[in-house]
Amino acid sequence: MTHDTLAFIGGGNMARSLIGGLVARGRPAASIHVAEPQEALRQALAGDFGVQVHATASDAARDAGTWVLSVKPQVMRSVCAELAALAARSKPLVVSIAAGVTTARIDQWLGGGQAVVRTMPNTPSLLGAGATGLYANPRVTAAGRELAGSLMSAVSLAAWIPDEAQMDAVTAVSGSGPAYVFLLAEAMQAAGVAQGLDADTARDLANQTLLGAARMLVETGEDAATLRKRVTSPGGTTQAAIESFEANGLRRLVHDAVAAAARRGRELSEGS
Ligand SMILES: NC(=O)c1ccc[n+]([C@@H]2O[C@H](COP(=O)([O-])OP(=O)(O)OC[C@H]3O[C@@H](n4cnc5c(N)ncnc54)[C@H](O)[C@@H]3O)[C@@H](O)[C@H]2O)c1
Ligand code: PRO
Repeated sequence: MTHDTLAFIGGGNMARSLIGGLVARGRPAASIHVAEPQEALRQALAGDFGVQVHATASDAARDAGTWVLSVKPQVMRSVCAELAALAARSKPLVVSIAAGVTTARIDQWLGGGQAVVRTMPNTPSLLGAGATGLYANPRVTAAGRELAGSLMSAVSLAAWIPDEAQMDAVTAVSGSGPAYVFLLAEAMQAAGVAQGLDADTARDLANQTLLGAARMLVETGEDAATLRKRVTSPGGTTQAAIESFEANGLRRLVHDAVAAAARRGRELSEGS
């Protein structure tokens, strides 16, 4: 067994983004095994990326030194139960990507004594542009941290989080965050159409604007407020829009939405 072999347990949306990002960045597809009960998803993963696919978790995990648990939080307990005997024998590095499932729970469900890294990646990992928070339980060695960190760094910015309780905030900001941006894109496209643009033009202008603004945020080193002020001519069009956003409580809406996501993460922890 080697840490070079990875087993994804669950081959759904987030696993697909990580696998696609890893393979695109040079990880040999043959070193990636995926357990996925849905036949169509298995075929798609094998066809698109050349990874080894299996119908059961234990078949995928058997020869892998690192397991990436990528099932829904609600099925994590039964998946861990299925893998517990193998975990006791092979002592893998366990990397979970599940929202709201603590390292203590995963360790307990796997039978105890396991090195568990809880991570929260996001789907732009598919393009190597993800953002991931990571937290390691005390069983994880320096080599294990290095391994989990390099796995996520291959496809994303990787930020170690010192306090596991903060993982719910990470989930609420960056795990769920791409969906907030996609919602904004939908709204900007619809608003462009409402102002008379055809749908294709509205989509292209809105999407490229989001891409360009995101690149300015990460590439110029300037903070968001400074960049915003440079677009906002006094008495001009942007000021009219920003005043409308502020008057309608955009900041409070975002605050409340992120708080709701973090609260849901805590509920998942308590319910599991
Ligand atoms: N989608 C995201 O943007 C995102 C981001 C960060 C973290 N996550 C986390 O990733 C996990 C998966 O989310 P998703 O959105 O990819 O969900 P998903 O439903 O697309 O994928 C989960 C997959 O697990 C499979 N599965 C179910 N039982 C299984 C078993 N016993 N063995 C192996 N596979 C099994 C399902 O068939 C499904 O394809 C969740 O815990 C979620 O919190 C998701
Ligand atoms: N998708 C998962 C969810 O919605 C976790 C973060 C992104 O629960």
